[in-house]
Amino acid sequence: MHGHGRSSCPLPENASGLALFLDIDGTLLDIAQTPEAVVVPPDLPTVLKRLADRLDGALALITGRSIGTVDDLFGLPATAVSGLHGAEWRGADGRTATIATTEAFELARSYMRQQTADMPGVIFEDKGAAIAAHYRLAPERETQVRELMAAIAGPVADGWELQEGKQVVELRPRGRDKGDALASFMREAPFRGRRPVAIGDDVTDETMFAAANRLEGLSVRVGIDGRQSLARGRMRAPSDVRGWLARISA
Ligand SMILES: O=P(O)(O)OC[C@H]1O[C@H](O[C@H]2O[C@H](CO)[C@@H](O)[C@H](O)[C@H]2O)[C@H](O)[C@@H](O)[C@@H]1O
Ligand SMILES: [Mg+2]
Repeated sequence: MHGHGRSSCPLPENASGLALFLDIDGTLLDIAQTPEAVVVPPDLPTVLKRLADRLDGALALITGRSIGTVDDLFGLPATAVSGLHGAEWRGADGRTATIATTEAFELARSYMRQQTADMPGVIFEDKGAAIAAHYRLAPERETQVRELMAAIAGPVADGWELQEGKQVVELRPRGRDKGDALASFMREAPFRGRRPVAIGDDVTDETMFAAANRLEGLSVRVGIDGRQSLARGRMRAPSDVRGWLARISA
């Protein structure tokens, strides 16, 4: 990896031959106090679109958000996406795969919605086939949130599992992770034959880093908190990622 002396960016300054796999929260977007408070910089969708065009479509967003929310945020319905940490899928050709919920999951969702309504500061996020309980605004409730989520996970354990994140506990579909999503994209045009670059910030991105490493690609973790990671490079903050994307898209 090299940075051409312009910054500490551990990535090439030319997009040629790359396939990009980009996490959203904490990577493309700065972390905000709530899921709905994130700010998409006005030029970011244009940069992503220009870059996807330059890469013949070999750019995918791989996120814990649902695909519907990704489209609401970025307005790029032709872009490849994997949502819900690898469970949902939209290929570069527009094919989609979604997850059907079960009665047990629906019960768990409404129970958690009710419980969090009485927990000031705890934000309940309904993502369709996944739910999240955020305690960023009420850190004193972390234990309570963890215990509740663990309790509701039991009855739906066949198809869903708990997922740790940044001041959040999620119940998300079991079976496919972000690494599986990256590997699936890489088996298909327009990704096949390119060098994967995975950029993420959180524990859920570790499988994506491992997959990129296995395919002799590049893996970069955003954040300099010293946490162990399989990523082979580091970037300081989402603004650095956005700066790099803007440069290689120009
Ligand atoms: O895989 P990602 O694209 O990084 O998504 C991971 C989760 O991100 C969101 O939660 C996180 O970001 C919020 C906004 O900055 C923040 O308020 C929250 O504390 C973070 O945990 C999103 O709400 C989740 O659904 C995603 O799974
Ligand atoms: Mg993230």
